Amino acid sequence: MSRLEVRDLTVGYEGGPVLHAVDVEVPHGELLAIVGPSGCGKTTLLRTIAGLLRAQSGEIRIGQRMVTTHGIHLAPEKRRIGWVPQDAALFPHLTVAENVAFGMLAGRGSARAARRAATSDEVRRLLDLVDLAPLAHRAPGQLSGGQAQRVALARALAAGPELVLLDEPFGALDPMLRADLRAAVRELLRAEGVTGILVTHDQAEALSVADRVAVMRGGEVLQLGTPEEVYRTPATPWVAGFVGDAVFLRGVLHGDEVATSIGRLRAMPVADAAGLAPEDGADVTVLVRPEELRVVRADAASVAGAAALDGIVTDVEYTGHDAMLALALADGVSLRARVTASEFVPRGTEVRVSVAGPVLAYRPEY
Ligand SMILES: Nc1ncnc2c1ncn2[C@@H]1O[C@H](COP(=O)(O)OP(=O)(O)OP(=O)(O)O)[C@@H](O)[C@H]1O
Repeated sequence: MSRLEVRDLTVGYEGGPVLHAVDVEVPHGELLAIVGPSGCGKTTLLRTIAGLLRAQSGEIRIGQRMVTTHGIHLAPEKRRIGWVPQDAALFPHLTVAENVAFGMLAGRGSARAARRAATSDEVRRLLDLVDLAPLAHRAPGQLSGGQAQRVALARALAAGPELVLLDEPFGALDPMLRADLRAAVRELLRAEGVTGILVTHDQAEALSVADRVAVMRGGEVLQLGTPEEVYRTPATPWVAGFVGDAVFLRGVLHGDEVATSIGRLRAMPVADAAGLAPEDGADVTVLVRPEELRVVRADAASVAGAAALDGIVTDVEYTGHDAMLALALADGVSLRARVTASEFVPRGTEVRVSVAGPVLAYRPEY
């Protein structure tokens, strides 16, 4: 079993610590996506797990093996980790099959050994897995970006790793290819029973492909949960805004309701990292997802249930399956609402706006 456990990991460069007491767990066979703003430490975390950087303190365990702990730093080539970089980084003087074979030799190989191993059943099996058997004899320079990334993935899997680290592997690809390749990666890791970590700048990609998502900021993991947990119950308003579109309102908590500029809404208070939930009567920051706003034409039947406000559609971003409406409410509040194609209303329409379902209420300083 190749579960990954990172405990209390602190890592830095000459300028000081970059990761601060990071905890991450990835159960065997799962794919964890790491998201966070540029410079938050995602690559530093991957490089430390791979053994390319030394930790200042903390532990890293892969399966049963402690690979990093006080006084222990297992060499990268002994960690049984596969690495898929952003640019594939294939050896230009080796063919596709030889590149994969080189991976199988786990860093101990030479170009000659790779050439010998290139005709092995295992290399053929891996090329079949990534759908590249017909291109086995091509040079890397004759591959498309997506094909090169598939070779890099096969090469990473070739040594039978316990863990595969993917650092922005789809970054340079166009959106269609990106979607295809991430589905292929997900399938392959599952089929091979390999645990994976994927660093991505694309929040939607993280939510759609991973079993769990870790959201990092400033060298800390703010939340690690299933895509649904991270999106539906974000740990902080910042996490909410980072993983998806969010509308924030000021409010005052009254029992299971919150009084806001768009009326009284059913509310669920969220505790902060110290376990403190907002108290009754306290000012709160209210999170509403744009798809939780209901928008109907003002001249249509009244909105059932919750209180509704009058407003006007000031702009429309149409995406086919849905649309984002910019709304100006009568009392000066601006909101963004996501509606499905069947609820679509054009710019300039007078509407009534209400909120479906309970909203989350956070302590405002959080
Ligand atoms: N070799 C290095 N020496 C000194 N500082 C470094 C080094 N590599 C990275 N850093 C710093 O460490 C911090 C984290 O960098 P890291 O590359 O881990 O971030 P990241 O989240 O992967 O960023 P990005 O999304 O832009 O790739 C940044 O402030 C960066 O400037």
